[in-house]
Amino acid sequence: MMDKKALRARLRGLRDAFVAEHRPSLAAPAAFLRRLQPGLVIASYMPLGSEADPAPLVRAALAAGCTIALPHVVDRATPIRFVAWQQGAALVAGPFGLSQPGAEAGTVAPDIILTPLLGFDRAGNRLGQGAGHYDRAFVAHPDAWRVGLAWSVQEVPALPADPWDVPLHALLTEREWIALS
Ligand SMILES: Nc1nc2c(c(=O)[nH]1)N(C=O)[C@@H](CNc1ccc(C(=O)N[C@@H](CCC(=O)O)C(=O)O)cc1)CN2
Ligand SMILES: Nc1ncnc2c1ncn2[C@@H]1O[C@H](COP(=O)(O)OP(=O)(O)OP(=O)(O)O)[C@@H](O)[C@H]1O
Repeated sequence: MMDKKALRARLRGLRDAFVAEHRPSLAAPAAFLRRLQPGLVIASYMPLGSEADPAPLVRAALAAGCTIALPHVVDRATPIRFVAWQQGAALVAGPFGLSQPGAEAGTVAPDIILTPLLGFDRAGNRLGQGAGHYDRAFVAHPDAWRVGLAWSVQEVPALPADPWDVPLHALLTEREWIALS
């Protein structure tokens, strides 16, 4: 099995090539729409590079009366926190090329966490950027519904699960909705 660093590099390459060739997009599936209720907090993210864009799910959540939150990132070592975001509100430049709400934004607890990822397997294991930001966020919000968003080419047969890994409840790609547990 490839080590995580080599696997990340390979998956970034596959993701870039797939998006350049196919221009895929996600659509909000019925299983996601059924979960939405007015007042729920949905943590989304601003996509980096060729990451899957959660915008169609954000639009559905706003239409259902949900609140959108975005991660606020300080650095690799500091846990991320989720902050409320009004659609169209100003974003500032953060680390890693991210756009994010300013540090003054208030912290909220998400009910659903839309999670970017580099790789996934069908057991709901996830490979992220390696800073442990989402691993730690999942521990901080154990009751949140953890939904991974990715392109189908990011699937790998099996990811090694580390002791701290918290599996996803569901995965969405441009091809399918994968419900776990
Ligand atoms: N869009 C998005 N937002 C996110 C994440 C993410 O993966 N994607 N995060 C996930 O935890 C958190 C930010 N943490 C991050 C930690 C490390 C790197 C990082 O090492 N980036 C690489 C290049 C990434 C790429 O091209 O895919 C780098 O800077 O070299 C990025 C984000 C919260 N927000
Ligand atoms: N609950 C936690 N508390 C503190 N550190 C954690 C926790 N979970 C993970 N970590 C640390 O974060 C790092 C995560 O590395 P790993 O390669 O598993 O990240 P990943 O799979 O890319 O996921 P992520 O998207 O969360 O970064 C490890 O160094 C690990 O020790």
